[in-house]
Amino acid sequence: MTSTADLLDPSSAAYKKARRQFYKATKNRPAVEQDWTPFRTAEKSFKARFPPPDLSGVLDLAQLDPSRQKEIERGVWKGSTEPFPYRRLEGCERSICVVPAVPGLVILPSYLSQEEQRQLVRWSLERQARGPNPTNLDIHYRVPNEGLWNAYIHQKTTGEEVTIVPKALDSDVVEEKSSGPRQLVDNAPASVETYESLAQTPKPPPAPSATVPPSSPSSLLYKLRWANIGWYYHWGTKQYDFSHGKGDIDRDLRHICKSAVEAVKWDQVYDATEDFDWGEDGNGWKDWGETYEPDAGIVNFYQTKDTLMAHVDRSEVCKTSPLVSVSLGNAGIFLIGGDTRDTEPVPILLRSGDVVIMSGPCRRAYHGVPRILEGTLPAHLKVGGEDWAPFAEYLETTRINVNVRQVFPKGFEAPS
Ligand SMILES: O=C(O)CCC(=O)C(=O)O
Ligand SMILES: [Fe+2]
Repeated sequence: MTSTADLLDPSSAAYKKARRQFYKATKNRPAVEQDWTPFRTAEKSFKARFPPPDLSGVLDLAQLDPSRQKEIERGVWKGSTEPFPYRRLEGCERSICVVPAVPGLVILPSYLSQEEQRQLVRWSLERQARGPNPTNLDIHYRVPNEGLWNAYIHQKTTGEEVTIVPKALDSDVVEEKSSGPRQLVDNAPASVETYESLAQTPKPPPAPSATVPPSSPSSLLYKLRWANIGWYYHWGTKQYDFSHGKGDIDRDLRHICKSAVEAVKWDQVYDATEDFDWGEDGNGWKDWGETYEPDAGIVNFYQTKDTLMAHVDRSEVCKTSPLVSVSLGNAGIFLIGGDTRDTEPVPILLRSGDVVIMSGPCRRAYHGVPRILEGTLPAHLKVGGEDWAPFAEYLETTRINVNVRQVFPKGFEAPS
């Protein structure tokens, strides 16, 4: 197998082969299209298999942490410790950084311990990616009650054949064959005023695909893409579906999010943005000690070729309260810009255990993940206790992101 180091070395045979293939495939195509926005141009450059992306402009704060040097060396991919201006908050117990170009963005590198990372990986697969929490696979398959991961482990340990059948086999409605590109849903930003109309928008269940074949847990595992946390998110309308009631937020996850928000000295984050209008979110950061309460989110599962395109998370009624995002497994490149795709985004290398908080002015900024960096799984996730082996094997090609939001102001009573 070709190693990451070979692919990054212009004198290696693997690099030269990739270059030949690239020139053949792109003979008449310009490297940058005229009509690409700055965000799109950045996405394209990090996504590219050839030339391998240049990470010298990517902020990589783990490099400042002496305990992570081995992890970085082994993973080969490296960013920079000074690609663009950023500032370290003073007097915090943890290393916490802000980027002046993206007000409200906070980075907490190495926030989770190795043990906390393993626990959160376990929780994501064993307990969150299963009923009653919807996952992307539930739309198309009758996933057993125990959830996909537990079915997979069951099959692995007993050798029993398990087949997961498509829902379309006994469903009255199936997905229509789509022609042309996927329809984009442009959802209205949520707010207290629009709550009523959001609640009344019909939210039909998504139709199962008529073409997916019966599959084994071990093959479906690599197609797991997301699991819902808390309030149910309806992908068809990009709105929360309040009719299902409020899903639980795991106690430990809530604690991680709340303690990350408490660890930040917000007066320093917001000292240069005094004139920001917090709108219906009142005093903003000054009240987060009392008002911040995570109530929804998503676990994203990425395989190394997956990407997450530029988007804004604007379905939450709370427009400014912290969104806490935890990275696990392989590293990824996170881009975050401004109100439109015309703002050039800053690239940040997120490694396992790093936490990012999007708050205030950048809570509705465009962001995305154009690249998962293959081969960057840290050693502490390759080995663990006795039953860690299946997690290690799955993580070898995976990045997990736990993305937690606040939909409603604390104490908000939905009008009935
Ligand atoms: O994977 C990430 O780091 C970001 C995920 C994200 O933006 C989302 O789930 O909305
Ligand atoms: Fe997002």
